[in-house]
Amino acid sequence: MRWNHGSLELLDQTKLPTTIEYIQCDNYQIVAEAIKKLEVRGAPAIGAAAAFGYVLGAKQFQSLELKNFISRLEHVSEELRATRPTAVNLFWALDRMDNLLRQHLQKKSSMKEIIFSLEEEAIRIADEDKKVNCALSKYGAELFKSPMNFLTHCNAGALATVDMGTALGVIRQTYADGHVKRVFADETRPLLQGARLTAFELTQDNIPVTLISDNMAGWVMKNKMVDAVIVGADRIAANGDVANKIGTYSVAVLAKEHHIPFYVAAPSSTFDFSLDNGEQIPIEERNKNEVTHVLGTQIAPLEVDVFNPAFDVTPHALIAGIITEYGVLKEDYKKSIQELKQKLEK
Ligand SMILES: CSC[C@@H](O)[C@@H](O)C(=O)COP(=O)(O)O
Repeated sequence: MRWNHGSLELLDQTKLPTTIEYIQCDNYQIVAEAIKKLEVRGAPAIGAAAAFGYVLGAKQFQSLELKNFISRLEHVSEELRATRPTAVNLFWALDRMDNLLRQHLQKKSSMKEIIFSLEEEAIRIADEDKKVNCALSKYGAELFKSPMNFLTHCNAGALATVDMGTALGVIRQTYADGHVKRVFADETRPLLQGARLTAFELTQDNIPVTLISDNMAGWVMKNKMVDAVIVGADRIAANGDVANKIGTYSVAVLAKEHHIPFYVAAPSSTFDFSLDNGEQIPIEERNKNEVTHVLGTQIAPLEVDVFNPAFDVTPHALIAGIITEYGVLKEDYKKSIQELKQKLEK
């Protein structure tokens, strides 16, 4: 994503890999729609996009009286929050924007100062994401000191973040260190983020990648073709349970059965310290069309009943480590996540 003097440019991820098309967001409504439609997707990316959406909203209403400006901006924040429920980075970024606004109101800052400062904060959120991903990628790469075959699910790459990626960031760094033999990318039904986006990113970077359909993961593991699994996350509870793209849980169970370490890579902004465990994570359910159709082509009777959860929760007991910008967290997750929280509060 690119912020160009008051306009947010998003690469339309629904069109990849066949078409490279950018969406110009000149108002917050376009950003909200882009998040809902998954034109921008991936937990850190939607957090940063929402922060820029907030700035666009502030600019749209700057001609109003301060009281009306504030109430419109509260509405902007609510609308952006209502776009997707699971990735906590969205709420984390909007909390930062709301808190900053509150501080300015206490200080009785001028409208100009408020808008300038909100824009700075959104830029900071985006810049921090790049740095954080580089840091966690380095920690992750230290885990893999000999040439490895990886498997990943969904897309936790540069497209899902501001840059570099989380799970793919670790893979990129490990590849740069000479320790990636091959990456197996699950296609990731229903919306094919693995086939369309992960396969795209890795081929662009010349990292050896083999695309498999989701139901092949077990067989690939059984045939000793995978040494480690690494995925991203949308929300991590205080006990280390991880919500990520639907299908992640199945991959984690398969990895356990085949004695393959299963890692999660995520920035600290993906932790929800307020939730004791993964059962409390809200799981988005999406339109049935996503399952009855593939890329617009109908593959099932339209009247069939469909269940379409966009995410699942992997219990912490299946996770070998959670790679963050502060290092790799391991069991006891409750303790290591509590320590992370304290570090962030300092
Ligand atoms: C670094 S992105 C991590 C997660 O957000 C990613 O794995 C994922 O599940 C994205 O889901 P999506 O529905 O495509 O937004």
